[in-house]
Amino acid sequence: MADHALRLTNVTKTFGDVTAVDDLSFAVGEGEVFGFLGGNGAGKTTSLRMVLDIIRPTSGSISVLGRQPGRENSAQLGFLPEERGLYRAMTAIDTIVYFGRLKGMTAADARHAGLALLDRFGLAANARSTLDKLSKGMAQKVQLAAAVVNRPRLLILDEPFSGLDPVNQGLLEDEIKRAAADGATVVFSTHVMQHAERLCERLLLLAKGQKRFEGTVDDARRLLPAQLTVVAQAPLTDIPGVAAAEERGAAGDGWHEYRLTLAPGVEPGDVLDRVSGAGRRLRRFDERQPSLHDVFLHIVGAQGAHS
Ligand SMILES: Nc1ncnc2c1ncn2[C@@H]1O[C@H](COP(=O)(O)OP(=O)(O)OP(=O)(O)O)[C@@H](O)[C@H]1O
Repeated sequence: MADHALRLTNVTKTFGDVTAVDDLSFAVGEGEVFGFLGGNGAGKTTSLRMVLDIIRPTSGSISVLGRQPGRENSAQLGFLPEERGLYRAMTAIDTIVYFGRLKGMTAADARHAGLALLDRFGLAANARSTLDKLSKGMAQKVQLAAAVVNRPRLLILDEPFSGLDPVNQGLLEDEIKRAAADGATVVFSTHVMQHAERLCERLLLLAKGQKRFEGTVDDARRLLPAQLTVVAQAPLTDIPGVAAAEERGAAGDGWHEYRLTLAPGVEPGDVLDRVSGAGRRLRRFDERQPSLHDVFLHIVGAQGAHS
């Protein structure tokens, strides 16, 4: 058994003079939910296409479930492509059965599993509708069902949240958690940090084809200093771990509100302990953890987030 579900080693992909993926290395452990994050044009789709053997790397190597990318992996893979191209004259259930058969399932098994999925996705009544009669979001759920019908060991989802309303985004999150609970490895790309924040064990941040960060959500947060809002009688900059204090206004009776910026890596709870250890009183203590969005902007800049 492979120690990793997926491993890229020094992978580069160029298209003419465009370097879409630039010396990228990372590994995804078996059973992990892994977020592949980056703005438009960062190289996410190109990387995932190489994993699926739709295109080949210019240099470097890829291991998928312990093997090279290729058809041999197909029975154990599930893939939701970014472009939601399906045969529009086919019915929802026939589409799912078609993909199930491609992955080596019997028609009966694929139909049984497909109907259960459509039911779970709120599409039981649409099983025999042709896809051109379904809304975009409904068709996307059919495509998701096609990607998971074979209960893949490695599920790869390219921008799966785009085009779904909030209810269906929640349904997709549940489906990702369900696949993970079932033992699958899930890799999904997104430029929406909130999904990654809620779902990923680890994530990778890509900008201009290059890896800029790989680690847990907490590791990512620790790249930025935490901030606290406190109501105190003095600015607390003498407390170890407090890097800066900005007064935000008077709170009466000699108390003031301060916004404290902690030194990188310092935990708010430790500062609170030190404050009380020093015998200083606080009337209010609110922490503001940096979001993944803040981290993303810090690492790649606003331009990297949108270009
Ligand atoms: N077939 C191709 N021919 C030429 N250039 C390509 C091709 N595919 C991708 N590129 C270029 O490679 C870069 C990375 O594109 P890619 O689609 O991988 O980014 P992405 O991170 O998936 O972005 P998005 O979120 O916009 O889909 C872009 O500059 C893109 O123009």
